[in-house]
Amino acid sequence: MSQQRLKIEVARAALKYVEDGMTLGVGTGSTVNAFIDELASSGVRLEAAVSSSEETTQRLEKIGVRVIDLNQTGDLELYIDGADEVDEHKRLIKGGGGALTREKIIAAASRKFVCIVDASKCVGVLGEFPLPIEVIPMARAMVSRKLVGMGGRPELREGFTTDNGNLILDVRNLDLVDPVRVENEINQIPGVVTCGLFAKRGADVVLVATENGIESR
Ligand SMILES: O=C(CO)[C@H](O)[C@H](O)COP(=O)(O)O
Repeated sequence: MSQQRLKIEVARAALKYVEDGMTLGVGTGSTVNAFIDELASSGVRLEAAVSSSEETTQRLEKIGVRVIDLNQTGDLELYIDGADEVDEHKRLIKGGGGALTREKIIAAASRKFVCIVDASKCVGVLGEFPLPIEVIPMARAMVSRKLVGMGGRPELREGFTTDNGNLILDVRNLDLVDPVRVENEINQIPGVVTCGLFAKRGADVVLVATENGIESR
């Protein structure tokens, strides 16, 4: 099965968590785009959505979903998003699409986070995928030095600015055997807006599309 087909299958599986009248948190990326396409043809009528990126907002509005600001609503019942890596404890690396800050905010505001991935995203230990970190521009060099001090190899994502006007450092070579500790440590560096580790607040449910069907973790 093609990777795109797997994304469509897992996107469809996520629909069973979505109910009429919900205000839904919606992430960013190609798997989420497949989810939005499936939502469009599902007949489900959302009350509204809270979106994690400009791209997702445009796609949601195109299918007739009203997108509201998180400040206009209380906690969300459900958040649907993809990930770049998932471990067996449902801890994640996110931010490949650069939307990690809004994604982390919406995850924190949601009672249930359903993460949708294909099997290629599942790993034993996080860290094969370079860890995205959103950084305030004036702190770029200083944060990079601190990350080097932690054993990392940061690289500026060239030509990319986040929806919040910041930069992304993609960091290789960090030891992520204890991702909660590393998430805490990186969050302490002044100038770091968000670290792409979703370890303290990982997913509640991970739906994995495999060649043999959907696995729920
Ligand atoms: O964190 C993300 C965006 O910031 C995405 O969830 C992640 O990059 C996965 O994207 P895709 O579904 O395209 O593989």
